[in-house]
Amino acid sequence: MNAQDSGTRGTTPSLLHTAAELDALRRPAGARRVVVMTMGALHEGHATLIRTARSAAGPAGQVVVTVFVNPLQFGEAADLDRYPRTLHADLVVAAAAGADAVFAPSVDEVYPGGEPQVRITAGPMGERLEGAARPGHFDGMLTVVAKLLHLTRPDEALYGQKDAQQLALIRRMVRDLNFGVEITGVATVRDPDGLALSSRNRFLSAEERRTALALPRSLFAARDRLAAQQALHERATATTANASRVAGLAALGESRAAADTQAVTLARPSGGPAAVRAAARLVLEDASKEQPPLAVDYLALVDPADFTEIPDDREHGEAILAVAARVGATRLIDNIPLTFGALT
Ligand SMILES: Nc1ncnc2c1ncn2[C@@H]1O[C@H](COP(=O)(O)OP(=O)(O)OP(=O)(O)O)[C@@H](O)[C@H]1O
Ligand SMILES: CC(C)(CO)[C@@H](O)C(=O)[O-]
Ligand code: BAL
Repeated sequence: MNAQDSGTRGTTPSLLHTAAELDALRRPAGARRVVVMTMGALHEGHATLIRTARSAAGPAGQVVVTVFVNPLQFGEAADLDRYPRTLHADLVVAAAAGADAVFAPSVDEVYPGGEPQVRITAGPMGERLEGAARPGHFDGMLTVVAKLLHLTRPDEALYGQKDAQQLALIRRMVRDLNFGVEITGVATVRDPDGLALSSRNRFLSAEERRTALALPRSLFAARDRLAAQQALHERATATTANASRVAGLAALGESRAAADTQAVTLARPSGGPAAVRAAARLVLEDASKEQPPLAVDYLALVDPADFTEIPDDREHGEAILAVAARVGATRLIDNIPLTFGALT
């Protein structure tokens, strides 16, 4: 297929392997170019990103999907070796989702001089959570994202919230180093049973998958706990002059009703970070006793801006509850965004 053929939607996207082919990809005048970066083995999560890119680019715009398994961001050689490579099937998914071109370079094409000596450093945010579990991962990830942004030169690039720390670091790099590209996050796509779609899910046996469902269940339990406590507080604040009702009921000798009303009035303004973490931890602890067991790497409630832990007395603002765990030989991550004090 020829690089010049691009832009004809509904047909197979142009398959480009070299930087030169990418340079030759015609960009219609004024057309918005939107990029989705992947490591291949495309699933419905990737397809959602590509469809979102398609609508962001508009009918006259151009959607470029990159497929590259970046050795720089893998710690364990075994993880890199067994990472699925399915380019033929990926082209079918990319075409159906509306991609105009797929850039699938070789390792030598991306790193012609061997491993790059000059790299992007992720900084303190890159050392927390996933960064602590996978040393060097985020430096390698940001280095290839920087290269792919330079190679593809998009107006906008889309990344999944499933990899929330990755997304936050890319936003930070683009801001700190003036990349001049718009970064958009796309909500996590889940299977009907709740498991976040991931290329690594294919390694799970049926029993391992059953155990792995504790990841989304723990996040949903935390979300429900927060919602329940916030609803309780909402009831307290929505009831006008609750305090005077307490006094009125007490004066009438209705001590039980007065006490109930007071309990609602004194409810904490939110679930509180400790209660939210505890609700998730309970589910994970149960799963660690399952067969096969879940081995939890971390559960953390963090500030989306820098991935530092949310203090227990924080009652307002955005947070991300993130979890990582192994089942058998497969390591999975998941997270959910939470808003504290949303109803107050
Ligand atoms: N379930 C999902 N929902 C939304 N976006 C996703 C989902 N899975 C992956 N993505 C996004 O797709 C892009 C490419 O991710 P990648 O190719 O690493 O897929 P992956 O399924 O996350 O693979 P793995 O987790 O096995 O590394 C990233 O921006 C990632 O956040
Ligand atoms: C952003 C990315 C394509 C860089 O290799 C990768 O980390 C991924 O697929 O999430
Ligand atoms: N989806 C994030 C890329 C990685 O796991 O290396």
